[in-house]
Amino acid sequence: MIKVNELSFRYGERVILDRFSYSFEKNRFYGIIGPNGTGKSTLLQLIAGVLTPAAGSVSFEGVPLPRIPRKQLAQRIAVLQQGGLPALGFTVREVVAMGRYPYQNWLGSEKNDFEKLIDDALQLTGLTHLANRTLEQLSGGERQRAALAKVFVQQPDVILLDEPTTYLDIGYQQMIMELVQQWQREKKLLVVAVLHDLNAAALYCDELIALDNGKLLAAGSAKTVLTSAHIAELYDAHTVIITHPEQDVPQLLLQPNKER
Ligand SMILES: Nc1ncnc2c1ncn2[C@@H]1O[C@H](COP(=O)(O)OP(=O)(O)OP(=O)(O)O)[C@@H](O)[C@H]1O
Repeated sequence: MIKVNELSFRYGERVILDRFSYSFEKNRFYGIIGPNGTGKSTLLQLIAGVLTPAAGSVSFEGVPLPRIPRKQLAQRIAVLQQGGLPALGFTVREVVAMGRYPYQNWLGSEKNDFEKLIDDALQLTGLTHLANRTLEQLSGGERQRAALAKVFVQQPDVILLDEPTTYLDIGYQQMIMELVQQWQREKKLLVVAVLHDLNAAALYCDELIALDNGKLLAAGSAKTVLTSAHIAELYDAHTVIITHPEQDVPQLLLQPNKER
């Protein structure tokens, strides 16, 4: 569905992504993992067409991104960025309704009534009782859920998520990952999420992609990617990897390093 071919990107002289290639298929949930500053968000922004590559290309259903009109792209691809919500002052309902912008004409109206869609998204993300509160009256986790509700009402075919569980306690982390997975499967979407929580990535993603200094280190199932050797190479972290007792996926435990 989305093909990334020999993609390179630089900030000034600094190479951030180096000839990265990958094929992202419909009806699959991908997790991008890797250490801080390794180019994960940059890759997501290149896939969204927000950044322009120095070399290489991204195509969506066989069409290069620059040839797809912006509005059309916005109807098909939704992005949840870190701190991507509008300035404070808007209510939760108004923010969620902004997910419909790509479908509206210049008067700000659209043919179909989308109020029910907003109600459903608010309910799904547990925000119905907060619908009329403004953003500054919300906690970080509630704001994050509002951002996700906005993505849902956009009804995209592709969802790109940049660290969707930041600010969330484990209950809401689990809720968001399960909501995204459920939504992805029901609508047969392509989801690509940058994730720092490797255990959640192993549990909820169909495929993991490990980025190291802008290059592909490993990709495939969680069992293939989350090995002690890869974790040490990526993060310089000491871990013990066990198998989840019920899910047959790897789970990481930190191993205190007595030599440090
Ligand atoms: N606008 C910018 N100008 C210059 N350098 C930038 C800019 N944005 C990001 N960078 C640098 O590019 C590198 C890759 O950034 P990116 O945000 O893609 O990393 P990341 O893997 O998502 O990191 P993290 O896990 O910390 O969110 C970082 O070293 C960052 O400092």
